[in-house]
Amino acid sequence: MISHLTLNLIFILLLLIGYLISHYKKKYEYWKSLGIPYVGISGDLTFQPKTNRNVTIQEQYKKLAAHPFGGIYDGAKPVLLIRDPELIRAILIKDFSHFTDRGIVVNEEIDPLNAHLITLQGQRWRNIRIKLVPTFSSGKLRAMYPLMEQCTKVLDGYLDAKLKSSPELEVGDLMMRFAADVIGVCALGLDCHAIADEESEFRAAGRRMKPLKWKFFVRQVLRSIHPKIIPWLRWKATDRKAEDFFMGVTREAIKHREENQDKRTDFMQLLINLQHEEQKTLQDGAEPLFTDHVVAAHVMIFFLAGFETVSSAVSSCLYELALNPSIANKLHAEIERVLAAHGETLRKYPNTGFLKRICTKAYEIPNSSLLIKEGTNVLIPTYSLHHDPQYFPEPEKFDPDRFNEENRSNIVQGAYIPFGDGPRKCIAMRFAMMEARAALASIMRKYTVHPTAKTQIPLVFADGKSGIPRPERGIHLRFQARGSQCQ
Ligand code: HEM
Repeated sequence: MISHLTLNLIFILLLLIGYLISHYKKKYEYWKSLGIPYVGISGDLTFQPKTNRNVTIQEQYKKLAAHPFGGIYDGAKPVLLIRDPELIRAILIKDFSHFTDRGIVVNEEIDPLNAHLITLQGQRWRNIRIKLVPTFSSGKLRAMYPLMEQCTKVLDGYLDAKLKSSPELEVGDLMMRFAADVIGVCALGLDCHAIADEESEFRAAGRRMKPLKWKFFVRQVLRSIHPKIIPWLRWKATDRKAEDFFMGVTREAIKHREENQDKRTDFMQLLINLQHEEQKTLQDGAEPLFTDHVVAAHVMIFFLAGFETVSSAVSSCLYELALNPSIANKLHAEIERVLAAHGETLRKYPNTGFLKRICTKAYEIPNSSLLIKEGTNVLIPTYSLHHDPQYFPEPEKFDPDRFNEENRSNIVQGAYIPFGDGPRKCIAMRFAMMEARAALASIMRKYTVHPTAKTQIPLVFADGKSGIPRPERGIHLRFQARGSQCQ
């Protein structure tokens, strides 16, 4: 006999299943109800656990090939995928006032260090962005160059010593350590010793910040049932140990500078000065902008944004040069071509495979009858555009000539956006380009690089959800000193 309790449980379960079916049915009818082309539940970005997110977006991009934009779903959330470069430029630049935010929801009480430029919204983002832009002014970049060069010398010494024992190495991790040293010394005034010390605390903290696949999936599913479940569960998005580490580093740096009357001109000092100025002028009852948490959140995001992006750009470029010796030879002959090779690498392997915006003010799509409602998520598929043969013929071919002086002006505006565009584009674009080129020039001046038995061809990217290309098995290359015989 089935007990009363079991019957009640079955009844509750059936009710729950009934609720979920009608809840999801309604959600997945959103784009259909607006009468715009869409890819339904089968293409939901969250429920494609086996593939890299850039590849999944590219599949939806191809399915919507006949349209300038179309609807897709991400964990049952409707997202408008924009395909047309002209419309992309309108959203990012001309009509920015309708799309000022990325729509990333942060609970500052639970995740205080997640409140930074990438996630902040509206007027608070604007106020902080204006104050932080001077970090990468031309004068500051000039002052940073000698520090960056110092890091390339450490890299050079490390390679010399390392390659004596074996000519092969995994460049992805090494480049992350190089980028950690550069961002540490240039922006934060910290010696991370990440190249010299493979187990440096900074490198470890960076590793801890990568979200675990299963956690990301469960969060997306819970969010698709109800957006308030996660704040209600008080589930942190950032790793507590990494958070404590960055909070500690910030407090120590501030204390050290105050005790030693150390007045540098880097990003860390800019943050400290902003905090001091604000404390002096803050009116009674007014909310401060630069709290300790906001300062630490920016130390953390500059460190994280600074080390994985640049390292990926440099290691992917070295990978292509190892596979294309004729291009590498030309590059050696004319180091200026580093610029073109770097541009082409950012096309083939954009560090951020897609851009996000949220509609912050209702928007009528030009030349269409669609009115995007406030709160609609918008996705700009950088990776798909960079791999679309319409804009880049033979997109899988590594061809730096696309970016030489003659051809660069033929690139369709809005179809090449490795750093985003408009008022929310990468704040550190010029710094990142300078750093990647310094590292490439320093390595290619002395070495030629070759694939090894361990090199994965073509590169396969891990099942990342962030859009950052992380090669599944790293990038293994053999280094050969220029002028020496091939072994
Ligand atoms: C090759 C290196 C890099 C690439 C390709 C890259 C790319 C990007 C992209 C695509 C965005 C989004 C832009 C948009 O939504 O329109 C972005 C934003 C951002 N990046 Fe970078 N980035 C790089 C390096 C860096 C570095 C070195 C830092 C810090 C030192 C940094 C800090 C930021 C910040 C703070 C934002 C948010 C800007 C805002 O919303 O106001 N990035 N980056």
